[in-house]
Amino acid sequence: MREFIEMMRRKGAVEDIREPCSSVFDAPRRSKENDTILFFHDVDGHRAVMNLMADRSALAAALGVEERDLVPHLAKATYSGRVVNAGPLQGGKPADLSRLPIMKHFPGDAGRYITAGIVFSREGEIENGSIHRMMVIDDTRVAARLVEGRHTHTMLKTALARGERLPVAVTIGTHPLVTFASCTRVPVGKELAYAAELLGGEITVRECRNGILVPDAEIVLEGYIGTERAAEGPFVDITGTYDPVRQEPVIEFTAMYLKADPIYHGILPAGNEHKLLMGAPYEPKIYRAVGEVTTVRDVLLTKGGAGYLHAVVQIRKNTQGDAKNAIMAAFAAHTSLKHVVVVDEDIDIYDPVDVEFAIATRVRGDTDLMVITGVRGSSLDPTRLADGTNVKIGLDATMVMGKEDEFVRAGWE
Ligand SMILES: C=C(C)CCOP(=O)(O)O
Ligand SMILES: [Mn+2]
Repeated sequence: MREFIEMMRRKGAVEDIREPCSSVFDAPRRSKENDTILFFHDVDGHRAVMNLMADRSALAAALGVEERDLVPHLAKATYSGRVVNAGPLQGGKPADLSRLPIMKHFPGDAGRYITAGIVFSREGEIENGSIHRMMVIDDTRVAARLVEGRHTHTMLKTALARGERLPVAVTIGTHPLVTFASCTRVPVGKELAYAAELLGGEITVRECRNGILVPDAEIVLEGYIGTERAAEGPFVDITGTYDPVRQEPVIEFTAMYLKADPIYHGILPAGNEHKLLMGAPYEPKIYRAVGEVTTVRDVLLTKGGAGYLHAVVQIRKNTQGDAKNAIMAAFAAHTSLKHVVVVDEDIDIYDPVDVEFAIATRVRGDTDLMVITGVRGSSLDPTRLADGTNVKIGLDATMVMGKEDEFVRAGWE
């Protein structure tokens, strides 16, 4: 992470905050003000960073591509980077979460939450790395929100069915592309290989005493998930609303590894870094799926849609009706997507006003809407039913083929 911060500092993209800040509301509130990387020199006496990758320009800088080329570039991924095991992780100490400036973000949150923690785990030959919010219970335990059916949850169930605990290692303060890779739905076990590919082809990992492999990080917390459960939440998550209390698995940390003067990474829930990390990984996935049914040009998960629930898909239609297939492909690729709008190439998908122009002048409610009821939606959507189902809507906001002259905007070019 430090090399990325220095690269962005050379670009003038880092703001140093030297005055003391509290980890309770103060630092989180500062990060809401803009998308600049905030390097705090004193959060409860510790160094911390927020907004590490809060907008697409930072992601583009990390990848070394133009911002507009992000999605086609990421869509070419083959998850084939090399993962090199450099041996045991050195310097383990007893776990003590009170030594970290773990933040409390909003008044109604149940407590302090680790929000940039990647949970690495292994069950048999299968390894996984995914970000999970973790509520601090005491100096060695957290309650982790493990969404049912996702990789970590499935691996825990398998381990417990064998009467074993799931060994895990949580990293805080990794290179932002490692965090991005861990937020991406990749083939099982491919998160580190994907991170390696994004980083240029190779990533070095080290082994914790419990056997879990972790990438370079400011902080590593090693431990186990057993049968213990605890009430987790309320917590403000991606929609900016309070996600309710659930019984979630408890991670008991048994060791902690810190870099010298470690830099704690905090992600503001529902902030722009959270939206980018939750949503942008789905854009190449949707791009590839839509590319199977028509000519896809670009995909954006919009900030207005919490970076997660709304997508705008830009296509070049080959036949009338392609947009409906693009809608179905988008919903299949991102199963938490709620509303998707499909537009033509003359619409700037990064400009909400342009997208609204397409909806206003190219959508007929009787033929261009696709309404899907009783479908599994995001557990984070306040409108979901108790059984997790919701209603999804696709809008075909493309021009009628053969009648484009009735829809194109007048201009002088
Ligand atoms: C951040 C969290 C809890 C993931 C939400 O996953 P989803 O319910 O599948 O949309
Ligand atoms: Mn996974």
